[in-house]
Amino acid sequence: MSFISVNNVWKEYGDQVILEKLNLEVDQGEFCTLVGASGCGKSTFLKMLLGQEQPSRGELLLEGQPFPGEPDRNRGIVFQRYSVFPHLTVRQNVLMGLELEQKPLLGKLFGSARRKALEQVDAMLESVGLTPAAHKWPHELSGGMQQRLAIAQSLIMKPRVLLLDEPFGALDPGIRADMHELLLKLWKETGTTIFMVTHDLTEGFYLGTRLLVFDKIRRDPHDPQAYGATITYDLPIGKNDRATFQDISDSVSATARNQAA
Ligand SMILES: Nc1ncnc2c1ncn2[C@@H]1O[C@H](COP(=O)(O)OP(=O)(O)OP(=O)(O)O)[C@@H](O)[C@H]1O
Repeated sequence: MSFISVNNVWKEYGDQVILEKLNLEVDQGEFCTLVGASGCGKSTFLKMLLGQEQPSRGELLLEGQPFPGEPDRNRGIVFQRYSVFPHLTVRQNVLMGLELEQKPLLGKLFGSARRKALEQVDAMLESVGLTPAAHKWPHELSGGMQQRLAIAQSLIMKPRVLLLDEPFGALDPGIRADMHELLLKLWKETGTTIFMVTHDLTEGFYLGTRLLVFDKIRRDPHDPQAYGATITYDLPIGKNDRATFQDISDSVSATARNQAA
């Protein structure tokens, strides 16, 4: 049995078909990158994995059981723009998730429970390289540091599935390269299953274990909303040749041009 099964999943909003006929089997610990033209439904797919959206048809299974219909600690998400709490320090931001989980009403831990939680938080901050910034406020951090914090906030909850929606889209190329290294290190340490959306085809092609391309194969020029995107390529990463890269790049660009027209 696969860790995650996507069985003939469709997503429609009203008359608009966003995604159609998605089929996918993902093993625990895989790192899937998702690429595709803007508006192809990549974020919608992540939202379905998160439990924020439900498929219109088909089923999503986690270890053979339907995915919980609401976000829970099985799944963590990091967005492109910083999703940290501005009124909490770096350390408090990471502690928050543990406090809310253990004391949902009070949102505060005391005594030995707090000490234990803070040990975990400090280890996590060390792991993402934020120990020197532990007592800073989010506005005092660079973009890359804020994304490190967002990743730490998610990982402290030990999610079995980590969803990343263009997490490095707003960062400079040099900082991105550092973040790639960090993410690969954390992925290897935690063994979490990752789905990461990126607009950067090169990033998608070289990071992780598997590349999923979302694209529209069917088009009705009179009714652009009639068909949705599906997974057109599902490739192991690291074994791809230049011609395949070019094919994907051409087809994604053509869809982007069509959608803009
Ligand atoms: N809640 C919603 N109600 C109606 N339509 C929606 C909703 N959420 C998304 N859509 C539509 O679904 C389509 C896919 O959006 P989505 O954000 O998933 O695409 P994407 O591939 O992630 O795009 P991008 O790369 O630009 O982030 C878009 O046309 C969007 O307008």
